[in-house]
Amino acid sequence: MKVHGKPTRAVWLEPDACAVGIIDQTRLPHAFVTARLETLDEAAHAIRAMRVRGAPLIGATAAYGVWLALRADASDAALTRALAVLGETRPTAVNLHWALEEMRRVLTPLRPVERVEAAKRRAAELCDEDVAINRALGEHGLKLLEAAWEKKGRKGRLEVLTHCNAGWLATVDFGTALSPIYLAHDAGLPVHVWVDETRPRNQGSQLTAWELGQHGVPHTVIADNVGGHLMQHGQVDLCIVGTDRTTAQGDVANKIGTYLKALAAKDNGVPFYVALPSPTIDWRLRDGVREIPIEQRDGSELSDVTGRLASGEVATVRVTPEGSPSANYAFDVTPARLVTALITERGVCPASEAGLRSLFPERAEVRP
Ligand SMILES: CSC[C@H]1O[C@H](OP(=O)(O)O)[C@H](O)[C@@H]1O
Repeated sequence: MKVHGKPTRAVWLEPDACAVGIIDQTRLPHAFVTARLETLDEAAHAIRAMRVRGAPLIGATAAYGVWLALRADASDAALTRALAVLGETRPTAVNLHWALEEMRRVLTPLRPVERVEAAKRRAAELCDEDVAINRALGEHGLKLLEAAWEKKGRKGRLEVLTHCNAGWLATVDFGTALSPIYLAHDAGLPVHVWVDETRPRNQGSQLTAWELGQHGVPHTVIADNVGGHLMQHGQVDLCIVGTDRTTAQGDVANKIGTYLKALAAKDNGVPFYVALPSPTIDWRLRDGVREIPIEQRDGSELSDVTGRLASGEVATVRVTPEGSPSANYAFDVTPARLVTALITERGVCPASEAGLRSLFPERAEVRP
């Protein structure tokens, strides 16, 4: 997407071809800061510390992280170590593990001298594939938004609620849940977005709000607990969220709080859509609540809040009592029964094994 009028991706190969460029998302919205990753450890830290985050972007950055590692040492041992170090950065987003498996598949058979160029090429391909997937997903999602606007009689605004950040900052470009919203806005549809702040890392209030503001999409930041009230009072026409891992039967892991939004949507008859690029499908799993690993992060992300003082200085303050521990679960799982439909790059389908098979018949026979 454009930042200050310049087309920008969330990760890129630096012009000197010696490093990977990223937007340091821990600095947004108060500062737009880019950074160079030059080593495996810098790439791993960027993912772990959420300087880059979002399932597709984590996968793309990890793929480039393998390239950075092989630039220093392209031996079998170095490749094995790179895959292990990057694989341990975050557990829930399956895109990380899918991208690393893809790099393993491509690089293992090669001679070390061939691996560096092959790794750079495959990482770049994965980035371009992500962008193409997100564009296609956006087109399919746009049809749902247009249908909702027609159903509403084309009156007022199309009120969409989203949780966390599944915009272009969560991917290489265009985003997943926000992709149809951008297309709808650009097509002149009067869409308005209720942006869940998404405690504790505030990906909604700090990243989604920033993205939508940059693109001129009307939006309102709300506390995480407001969505149910808005749905009860007819102020939400549909919900659309991203996902970090969706099982073969349509159970959806996404940022903590998504499940509660889906319950409120079900109770109020509000359509609840999940933007699902196919690399985020884990075909090996079925029961998401039981099988998807849920990341637990440091409690300081809950007890401390970072923001800008009146002086303009950015500071971090503690908001909980010194003696109170914090539990920081980063994801939850929304059972397929609460999902109205899955929006993929191949079309929209029910959140079910049959639904996913209908769009991905080549995966029908994949079993653990
Ligand atoms: C398009 S994936 C976006 C997905 O990733 C976010 O998690 P995190 O910010 O912790 O990486 C969140 O679950 C979003 O829905």
